[in-house]
Amino acid sequence: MHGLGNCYIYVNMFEEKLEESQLPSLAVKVSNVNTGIGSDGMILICPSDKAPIKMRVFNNDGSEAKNCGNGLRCVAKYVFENKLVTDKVFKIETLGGLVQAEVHLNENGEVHLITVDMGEPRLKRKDLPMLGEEESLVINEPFPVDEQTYLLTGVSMGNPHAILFVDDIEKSPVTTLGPKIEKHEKFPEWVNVEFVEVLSETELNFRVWERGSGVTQACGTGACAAVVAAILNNYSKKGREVTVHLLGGDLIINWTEAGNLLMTGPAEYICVGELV
Ligand SMILES: N[C@H](CCC[C@H](N)C(=O)O)C(=O)O
Repeated sequence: MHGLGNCYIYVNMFEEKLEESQLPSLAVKVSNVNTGIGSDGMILICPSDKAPIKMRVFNNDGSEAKNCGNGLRCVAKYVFENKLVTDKVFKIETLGGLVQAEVHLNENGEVHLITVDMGEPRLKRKDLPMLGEEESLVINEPFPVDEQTYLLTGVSMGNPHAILFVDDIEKSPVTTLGPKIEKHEKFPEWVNVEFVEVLSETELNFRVWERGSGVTQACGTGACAAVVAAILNNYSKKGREVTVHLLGGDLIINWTEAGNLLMTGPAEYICVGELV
């Protein structure tokens, strides 16, 4: 399945049995476009004792992440249409905490849009984590890389994001600067790197270099983090729907006055198959 082109191989763990120790290597194997299936990673749809469903996310380098926005929308579509849940609104457990999904049906009763309440962003340096004063926020902080200094805002959605604002998204150094910040020593668990061009208070252009996967077509948690960073830097305000233009399409993100983030967007099947 994919969410705006951010594709994963989804495994229904209500039906499959996988060896825990094999999960990272299996994620690398299935993600390989030449010797596997080809994807940005692997997502497991698991039983949970905290919610009807638990989602686990593995990047294509085999690293496990605590959250995945595009993955949550695909999981929500899959579990509703495969009757693993019966309500249109249900909770999903992630390693980054509980979220709540609401599926929206088209005239054929298929899930065509999903809204996920992603909960509150975590803004302290220790939440990323990023080296430095643990309780402090990371807002437009000077960040030297090689001979240049960039301004960086840090936001955690359960997984870490470093956001840089640019004047022209088409010229953002995604593949050159992205990997240098992803594995920078200031981020002990590495970091997702987002480049954002502010078009207006309600519209952002967005590109991403994902931790553990590189350039992807879209990043749902990254889009949420980008809207939070825009508001923290006074480019926008809470309580309004912001359209984030990602390579693969648009997400509607609202950092509400109540403090939680609502993310709305599509999810699509690509194929169904079995691993040999
Ligand atoms: N690469 C991310 C996980 C996938 C997140 C992204 N694909 C999304 O839709 O949020 C990380 O290591 O934190």
